[in-house]
Amino acid sequence: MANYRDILNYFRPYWKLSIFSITAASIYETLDLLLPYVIGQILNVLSNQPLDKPVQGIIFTVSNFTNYPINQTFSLVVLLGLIFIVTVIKAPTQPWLTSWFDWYIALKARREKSQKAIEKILTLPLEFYDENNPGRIAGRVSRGILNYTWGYPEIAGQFIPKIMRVVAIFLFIIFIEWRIALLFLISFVFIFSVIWKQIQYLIKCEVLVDKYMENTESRTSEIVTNIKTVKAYGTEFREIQRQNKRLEREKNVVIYRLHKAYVTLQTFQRTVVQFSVFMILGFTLAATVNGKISIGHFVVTLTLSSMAYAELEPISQLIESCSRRYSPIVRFNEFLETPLGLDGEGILDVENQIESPYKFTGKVEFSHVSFSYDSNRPVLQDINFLIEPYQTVALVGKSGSGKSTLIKLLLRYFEPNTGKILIDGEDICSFNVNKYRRRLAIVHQEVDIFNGTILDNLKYGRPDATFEEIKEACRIAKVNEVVEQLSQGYYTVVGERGVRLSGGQRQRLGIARALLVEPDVLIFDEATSSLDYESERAIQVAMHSIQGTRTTIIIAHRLSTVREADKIVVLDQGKIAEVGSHDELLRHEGIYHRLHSLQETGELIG
Ligand SMILES: Nc1ncnc2c1ncn2[C@@H]1O[C@H](COP(=O)(O)OP(=O)(O)OP(=O)(O)O)[C@@H](O)[C@H]1O
Repeated sequence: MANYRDILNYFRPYWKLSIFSITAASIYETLDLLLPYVIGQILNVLSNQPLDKPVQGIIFTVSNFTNYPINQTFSLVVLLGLIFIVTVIKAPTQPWLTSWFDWYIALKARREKSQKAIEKILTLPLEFYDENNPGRIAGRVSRGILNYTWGYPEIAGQFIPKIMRVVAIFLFIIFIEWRIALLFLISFVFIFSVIWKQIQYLIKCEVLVDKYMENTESRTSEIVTNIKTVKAYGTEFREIQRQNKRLEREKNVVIYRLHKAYVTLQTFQRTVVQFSVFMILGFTLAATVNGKISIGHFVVTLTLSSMAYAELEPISQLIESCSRRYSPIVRFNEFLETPLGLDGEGILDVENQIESPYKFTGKVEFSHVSFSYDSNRPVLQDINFLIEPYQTVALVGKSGSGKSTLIKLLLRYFEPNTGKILIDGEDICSFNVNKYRRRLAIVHQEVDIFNGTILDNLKYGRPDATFEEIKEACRIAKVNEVVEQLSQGYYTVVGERGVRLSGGQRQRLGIARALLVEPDVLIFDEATSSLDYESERAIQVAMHSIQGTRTTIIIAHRLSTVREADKIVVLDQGKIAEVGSHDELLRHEGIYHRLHSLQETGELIG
């Protein structure tokens, strides 16, 4: 669980600059106090009351320096000069020495945090994305970064300097009359202790609200992703009701717990502040009447203490704001601390990005491989089979028999519990995962299309591919004609803001994209029943032309695709039930034969 220390770490790379800007801001805040003080001294000059020793010292020094005799006018001119220094000269320098640095640090840190978030998104294991939907992740990241960015100027540029100002006021008042300072101190300690207690409660509420908000966002994102299903089932109204319930729950916590607590806090604060100011007025007046302090000090004490109490509200608002920011920041830090998967380490190392030195013949062997996602239920048990280089092997079996899991192991998304997977005789775990994966290519059932031109999408795995190579890959994948018929050909924009492609077209584009990286092992997760006959046929022809050029593994849902495979591996409940060619397995009259008969009569196996 992330905590305050993780948040403080945010300042670490910039601690020197931070200390500089915080000190500068604190000095400027304190300089403001000189104005009422000097005005108090002016009143003393005008009412012929003695000036404070430090002020007398300044006037004396200036008099010596300029050779002017000290009189009322001279004293007033020196005091006016002091006011000029603390007001007019301070004004143009303050923003550069304070807020410029605050934002400089905040914006630099935002960039760094954003980069960390992107790195995390790219290196987290696939299973993380099975458990967390995009809306939840995006919401957590964006709120975390936003609160980090805005939090710094609030703390460094406002909160700490304001606290320093209050401390300086307290010291000023001690200098004038310690008993008034004591009263001032007691009231502040009392007010702050109540604020602190209330803030603890507010933080708890904020954490709850943040969690509720994340749940709502997550469902909204799911609705957007699954909108076709929502519409097809006509569940729009139910979804609205469900989201309304969530929003209502959120609102109730926000209004009746959070907002109420904030308003209660304000009510308390204002009442106690007014009472304290009144008490200070009474004490100061009594001290003046008794001749303990001058009229100038009476005005200064009253003005300074009003200034201090006036800071209370912004300070507590800043505490409130920081408490609001705390939860999203903590949740963002937790996201950044999510452990990487087995494959996460070194994914972003620069040396792994150079052209992969691996080159396999494509001999793949599964040797006594067993695997389970959780310890209770074995998903694959003692899998043994060999794929010779350039062979085409089909994985067949009922849904849930473990075909995709086998491929996930080959791609090293997970590691076998026991046994090994070998490529060209070497355990795949001995390779650098990044470079290893780049020798394999997979065409999923749902081919991801990025927003951009068809050309961009084709070149995704190999940006330096020549146009000729791209056209050739498209020709083999039987997608060249489709592309050429589009008005802008290869430069047609597809994806979110472009032309929509059919499932079959996307799959063929996916095959061309995979071919372009010239993989040693090509994996093809065949689409189930979503393709029309023509697309299916085109894909089969494409597959046929690839056959024999590289090791190819097909997760087959339609047995028509696997007829020509060199080897068919039939999985049943995580075990290999049969291995052989199409004809051999038909003769065997086992599971494959039964699945084949079912498909002949129009039923699917997937
Ligand atoms: N990420 C996961 N966590 C836990 N269990 C999983 C996970 N992925 C799959 N399984 C389980 O493992 C078993 C095998 O699933 P797998 O996806 O490998 O089967 P499949 O043969 O590819 O099925 P299909 O043809 O429907 O895609 C199933 O029982 C499934 O519920």
